[in-house]
Amino acid sequence: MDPQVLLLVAGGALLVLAVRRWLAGRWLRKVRGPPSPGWLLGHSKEFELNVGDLESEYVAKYGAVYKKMAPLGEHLLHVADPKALQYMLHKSGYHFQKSVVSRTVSGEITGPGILVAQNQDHSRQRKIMNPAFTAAQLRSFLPIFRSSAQKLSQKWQDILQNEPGSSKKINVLATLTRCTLDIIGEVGFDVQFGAMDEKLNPVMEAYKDMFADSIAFPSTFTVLFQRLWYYIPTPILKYVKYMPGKDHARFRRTLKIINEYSKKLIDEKTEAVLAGNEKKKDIMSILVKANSAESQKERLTDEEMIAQMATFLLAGHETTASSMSWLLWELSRHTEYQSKMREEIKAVRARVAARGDQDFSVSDLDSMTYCLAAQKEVLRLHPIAYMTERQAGRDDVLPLAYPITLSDGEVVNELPIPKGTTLRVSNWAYNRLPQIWGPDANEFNPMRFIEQEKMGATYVGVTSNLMTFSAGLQACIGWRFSIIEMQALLVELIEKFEFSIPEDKPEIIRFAGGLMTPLVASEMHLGSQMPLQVSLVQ
Ligand code: HEM
Repeated sequence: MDPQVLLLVAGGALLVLAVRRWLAGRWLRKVRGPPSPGWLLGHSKEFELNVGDLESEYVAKYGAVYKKMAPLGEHLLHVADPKALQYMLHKSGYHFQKSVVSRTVSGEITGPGILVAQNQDHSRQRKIMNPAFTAAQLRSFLPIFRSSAQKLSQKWQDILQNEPGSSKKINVLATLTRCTLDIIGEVGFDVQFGAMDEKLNPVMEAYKDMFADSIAFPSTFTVLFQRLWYYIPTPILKYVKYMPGKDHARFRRTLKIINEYSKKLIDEKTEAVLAGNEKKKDIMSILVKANSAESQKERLTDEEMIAQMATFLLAGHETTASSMSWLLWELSRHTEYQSKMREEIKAVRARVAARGDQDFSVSDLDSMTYCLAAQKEVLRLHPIAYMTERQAGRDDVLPLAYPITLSDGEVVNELPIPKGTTLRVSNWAYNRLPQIWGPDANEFNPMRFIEQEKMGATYVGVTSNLMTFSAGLQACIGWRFSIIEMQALLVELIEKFEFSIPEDKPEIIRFAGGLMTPLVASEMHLGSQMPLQVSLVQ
């Protein structure tokens, strides 16, 4: 073909593409949001001391769907609207995938596991993992949850020298993190990590403050470089993990330790299953068994199996420990509610003793209305995974429960978005929407879960209409695990101890370090902590 004609055809095609892209994005351009500080970095360097402060301000000003700017002039849609979330996460199947950045970073931390998988690959992995997370299976772990909780409470009783009325300031997050690591070790892999016994533990050392060390405060280079990931084909993006830089080095080091540890364990379990003598009921053993029953085509590869183990370690302990520490903090600020819970536990304890049992069953825990309500309320107010990212896989239209006003004054109850749009699922903002939770949405009020039967017309989330564990096909697989684990811990701790705010009233901030972790404002350099005054119950 004549080179001039070729040039003309190519130019025409590019023009058509540009016009199509411009037309597809015309609605998005009209969505309101805070003014961008600049084209190069957008809002990526916007700083908030406390997670959610700006998010709440923007949602109040612009609505449950608003826009921020990503680097290089790209739009970022923040979504807290229930109908839009239900559509994105439930109804549209896999059309809204985890974003390129979240999958690439998860891949660096865990390998090619469920946090990274997409489409059929994700559904294949999830199907094999599901048998380990059924309600019956997780309820059977209660005795392990309880004995770990009792071990934790013994540690604190020792610190308080078993003297009724004695009281000390304790960083509750530190012991809770060790406790939940021991739990995931035993329940997840049938391994005793001994973290509560202060044993040197390679797994604990590998994960310690990993997010705060690597993800918090990204450099300008990282921010810009990550934006370019959206234009790099996936097979090339895999090599990002070999880049220099403190975050990549930290991820490589962590994954190497976890992989070596996991491989040995999985090999032992696989051998036992193949020999037909695997009776263990830990999550990994169930997973190995479920995997060996699958066809060769569907089966998880060795690399994927190892990645699931890294995923459970990563997702399965700090999450619950942080949530528990927020729970004890709120109860320290609301001691009258804490007393109500103690009374409730006492009454159920009497019932358990009367029937001749040693400890609470799952139904006993489920009958503790005040305790359950406090747990739900804290999961609502303090969703430690406060934001997740998705990317539109096709041109789409988001339905809205709460209409928004565009920059030209038009009010719309649906929003067309072009393929490739990055959307931020705002678990934080959804959990605090006054339209759903009422005018006291920002207050700690567990009674809302007792007095109100149903909140909001459109239900999202996996439990109690909360977005804390996300929703739909890629929602947290471990939500029930966490809920039972927290119940077991909470009941033990409230039965034995009273919690209050220490006399020096440390200012606790919600730090955005991958997860929302508590930090003391005057001691940020010490990393995550939650100091509370702990006393033995009189
Ligand atoms: C309070 C505790 C927890 C919270 C708040 C939490 C929250 C979440 C959230 C929001 C997601 C969705 C992430 C996304 O969409 O990008 C998620 C996914 C996941 N969580 Fe949790 N999680 C918790 C505990 C656990 C536990 C205990 C386990 C395992 C034992 C676990 C395993 C997972 C896994 C495997 C996924 C990926 C699911 C998939 O992609 O299909 N989580 N979690």
